[in-house]
Amino acid sequence: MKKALTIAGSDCGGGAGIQADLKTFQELEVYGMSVITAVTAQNTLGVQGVFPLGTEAVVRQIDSIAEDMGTDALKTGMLFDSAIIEAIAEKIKEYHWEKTVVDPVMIAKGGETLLQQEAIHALKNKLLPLAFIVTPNIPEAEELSGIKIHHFPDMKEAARIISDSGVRYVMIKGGHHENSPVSRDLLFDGRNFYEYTAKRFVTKNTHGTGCTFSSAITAELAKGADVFDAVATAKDFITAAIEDGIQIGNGHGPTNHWAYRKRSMVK
Ligand SMILES: Nc1ncnc2c1ncn2[C@@H]1O[C@H](COP(=O)(O)OP(=O)(O)OP(=O)(O)O)[C@@H](O)[C@H]1O
Ligand SMILES: Cc1ncc(COP(=O)(O)O)c(N)n1
Repeated sequence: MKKALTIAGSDCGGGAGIQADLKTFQELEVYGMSVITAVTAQNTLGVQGVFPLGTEAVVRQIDSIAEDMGTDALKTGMLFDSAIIEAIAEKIKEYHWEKTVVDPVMIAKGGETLLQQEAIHALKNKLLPLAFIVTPNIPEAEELSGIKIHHFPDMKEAARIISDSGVRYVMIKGGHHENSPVSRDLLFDGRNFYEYTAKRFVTKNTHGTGCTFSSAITAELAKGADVFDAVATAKDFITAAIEDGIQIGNGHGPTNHWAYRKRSMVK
């Protein structure tokens, strides 16, 4: 069985972070492993507390996995600060991990900080040069590129700038374009642009969409898919999960990780 690793924060509410990643790995039939960078107290209403674990705890978890089990692909999510990012970058180099998906998680839906401002430099200069693909949403792409994104052509310009960091593929997610009838994502391979478009659903149950999307890409890469097929499957997976979103809690409910497999069983 192929293996996938997530290095991210814990969301006790189960909709985002490590919990969303492991559910996605399971649904896409890869063996899931996790390295926790921070514990959050969180629910559908927002983030009530952030408790980082520190670099030693992160490094020891990575070593435990690498020295025994290894992984076929990995993703990073909430990394909290530059010390954790630098430690992870060293380990990715040491273990020659090539299929690294970086979801540059910065701010939660409710506006709470999940990545310290001082860490953005390390993310760009230490982690992105080692990454296979980076999956920013629009505000994250603005932060990484230094330009404002108002329209689709701006996404292309941002992708070009981010690509200069050395990352192989840049996938900018269009989920934050709320007045559009479609959710239109853009992949850039350093030369050409590829669009992934699906229906956009009007729903407040979108907690964990970014985490789920990047872990679906990771699972498919672990199984040997090329980047284009991995992104296409991840897009189908997240679209189904949003369409069948779950009404749990009083705020932004989670997506439904079971929806994609349920549909393929019905077909
Ligand atoms: N309402 C929606 N309907 C359909 N697809 C959506 C919707 N919102 C987001 N998506 C898709 O979900 C995926 C994740 O994108 P999004 O921009 O939401 O990530 P994110 O901002 O990192 O997540 P979050 O907003 O939860 O932090 C993308 O493929 C995006 O196009
Ligand atoms: C621990 C943790 N990690 C990431 C997110 C962002 O979630 P999303 O997938 O919605 O961008 C979150 N809210 N909590």
